[in-house]
Amino acid sequence: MAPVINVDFQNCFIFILLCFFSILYYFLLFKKPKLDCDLPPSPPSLPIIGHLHLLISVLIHKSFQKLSSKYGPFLYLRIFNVPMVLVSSSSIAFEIFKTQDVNVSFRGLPPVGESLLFGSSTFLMAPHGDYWKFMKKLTVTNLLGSQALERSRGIRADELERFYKNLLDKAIKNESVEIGNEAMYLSNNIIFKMLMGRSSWEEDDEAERARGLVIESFALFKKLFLATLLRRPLEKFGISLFKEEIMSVSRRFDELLERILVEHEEEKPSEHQGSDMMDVLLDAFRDENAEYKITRNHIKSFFIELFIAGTDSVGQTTQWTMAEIINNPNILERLRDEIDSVVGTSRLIQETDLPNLPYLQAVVKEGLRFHPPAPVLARTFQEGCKIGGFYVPEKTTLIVNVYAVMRDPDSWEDPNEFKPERFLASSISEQDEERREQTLKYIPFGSGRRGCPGANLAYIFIETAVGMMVQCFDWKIKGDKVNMEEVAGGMNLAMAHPLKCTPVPRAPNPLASILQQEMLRLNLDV
Ligand code: HEM
Repeated sequence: MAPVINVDFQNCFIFILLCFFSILYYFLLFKKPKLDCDLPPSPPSLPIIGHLHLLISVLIHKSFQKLSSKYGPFLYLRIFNVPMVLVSSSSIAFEIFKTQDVNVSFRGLPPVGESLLFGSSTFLMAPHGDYWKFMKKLTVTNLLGSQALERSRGIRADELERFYKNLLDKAIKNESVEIGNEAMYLSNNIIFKMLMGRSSWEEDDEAERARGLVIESFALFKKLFLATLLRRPLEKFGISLFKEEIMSVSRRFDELLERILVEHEEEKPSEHQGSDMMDVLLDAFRDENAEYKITRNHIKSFFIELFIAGTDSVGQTTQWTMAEIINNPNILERLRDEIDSVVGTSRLIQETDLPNLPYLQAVVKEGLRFHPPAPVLARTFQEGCKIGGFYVPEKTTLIVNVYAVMRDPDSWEDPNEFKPERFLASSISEQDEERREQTLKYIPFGSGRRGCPGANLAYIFIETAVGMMVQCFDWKIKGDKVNMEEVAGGMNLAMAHPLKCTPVPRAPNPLASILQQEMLRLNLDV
């Protein structure tokens, strides 16, 4: 009978293996960096494991923040033989992204090359080369650029209304909702429709299955991070960490997406309502003269990463922002006044209202500053260079502590307070403008050419979802305040106690006619 190895034992076994191979590696292969090259300052380290012991914490951004407040905003660290620099100040982040943008436009080797998930066919892990440039152009033109977003506006309006009706249903039945899950469901459905241009998923549950796989991928993320970090030292010994688990999710994604691809290829032109992202990519796949010859795996990997990049991040930000709003009734009141005066009370908020709702924009921006879903960014220096007067050797991993940069007291007034007003034009002084020129202080979407291409879409998702929830409902919670404790979720910074609350239709309800129809549908008294 095959031996049963439980998870703890497995982790312990991996740890012992790691230590063993690191010792070997250290003695046989590891070359110390030259001591005369003025590396950035480094906290005391231990033999072999380097600074690993300083970073063992559930909340990695907090461990990094503790290190930087003790030893400085620019540090040289080593985990086993993997060298890293840790950046925690906006001025150093500015210098790196201004002078070394191309040099740091590579995220590092993928943990398992052949996986569709974070493998070598992904856009996210692709080096800054021909494939990445080709896909970036297609993405901006057909999916995420401002003109493409205008074309897909109808999809988002329909889904926002569906989201509203779902909340209304819960409100009428006096049931509570988990805001993060509901917002993630909304963004997942929208992204699915924007990519596949189809609504038939409602019948055969494909979006739901994609969502299930995305959730499994989040659970894998911590392992993926470790596997990426340790790929270099371990591959010399033929070890690929967590390969089976990663490949299992990859295979199930492959099955689902191959089926959708084939269906899409077989659809008659009359069944298409204009071309969607899948058509665009299939055309590029068939085009013998395309600037870059993409493969089917490129298409599948790209879809997977858009599901992953665009759903949980939006869900988490929406729930953090709603939690701040519920905890600050004065913010709720000001937001509602703004929405009522711009949108009125006879229709639902729409995307086209957003430019006229500066306070809503400021609240969402502050939500992203205060609770960045991706609190830490990782890239790789491909060449050695000088930063802040120090030398950074080639192949050094760059870690930017986004969380610390956006709470850097040198750049932000009252950095540990939730103050949306700081983003209103009227409160930005000339001095702030000048300071902004020399720093890179607001980076929830990263920076430079590898910065997030979905930022505009993300703002639309979160602003319309938060706007609608404030416009149409009051929110009942258990207790007086929402508990704002953090936990490292699968991939993003999550709430330790996910926000669960009950929507109560606002009186007078801005959309009384929809409320009446819903009550009739549910056979309740109007
Ligand atoms: C609140 C929502 C979001 C946040 C906070 C966020 C944040 C980020 C961050 C920090 C990065 C890495 C940037 C860097 O290395 O400088 C990134 C990359 C990326 N994001 Fe987002 N993102 C969000 C939503 C989205 C959405 C909605 C999409 C698309 C549907 C998307 C697609 C991507 C892609 C494709 C990349 C990889 C870009 C590249 O490697 O060139 N993201 N995102």
